[in-house]
Amino acid sequence: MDYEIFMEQALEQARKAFDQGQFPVGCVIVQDDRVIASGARAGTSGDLSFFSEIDHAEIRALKALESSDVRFIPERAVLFCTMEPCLMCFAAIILAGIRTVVFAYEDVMGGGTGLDRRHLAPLYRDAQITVVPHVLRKKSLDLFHDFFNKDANLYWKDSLLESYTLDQRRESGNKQGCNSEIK
Ligand SMILES: Nc1ccnc(=O)[nH]1
Repeated sequence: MDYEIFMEQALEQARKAFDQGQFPVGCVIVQDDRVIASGARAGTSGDLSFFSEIDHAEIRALKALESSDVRFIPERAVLFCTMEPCLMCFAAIILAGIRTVVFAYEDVMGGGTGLDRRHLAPLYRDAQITVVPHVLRKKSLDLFHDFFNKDANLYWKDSLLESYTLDQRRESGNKQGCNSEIK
């Protein structure tokens, strides 16, 4: 499977979120080389005093499976997300029975995929799940950089994620100066 083709489609969802002032995360669920559900982050725009921590792109894509015209067969599905899934989403993905997760940009502040699952209940502990990081990472990083650079966007402003993202962009800018192969 060509991971970059499907990650591009997840990035389209992330751009859709970005254009609406939302935290720029997008997700697609692929089965047998075809996108059967997608989701874009919601609940984070403007100066809401309350941001939704339920409306993550991954949860919205999992929800969208309900109205997909393709029958969902989890063992044949791959989930693509432009940011590493958080704990909530990683648990939901495991519960859904999906066995492969591909993401673009690591979530150093709230990522859930590095969790040591050995002490969790059997359903989580025994899940066989493969995580593929950093597919089209730079494209996703650039979107987060642009998000944090806009004064109107308040979600996770002045956070570890913001400072890490601005740092990473500076670093990748430097690297690109001497290595044109970096994406
Ligand atoms: N992985 C994610 C982090 C934050 N928000 C999302 O929708 N997804």
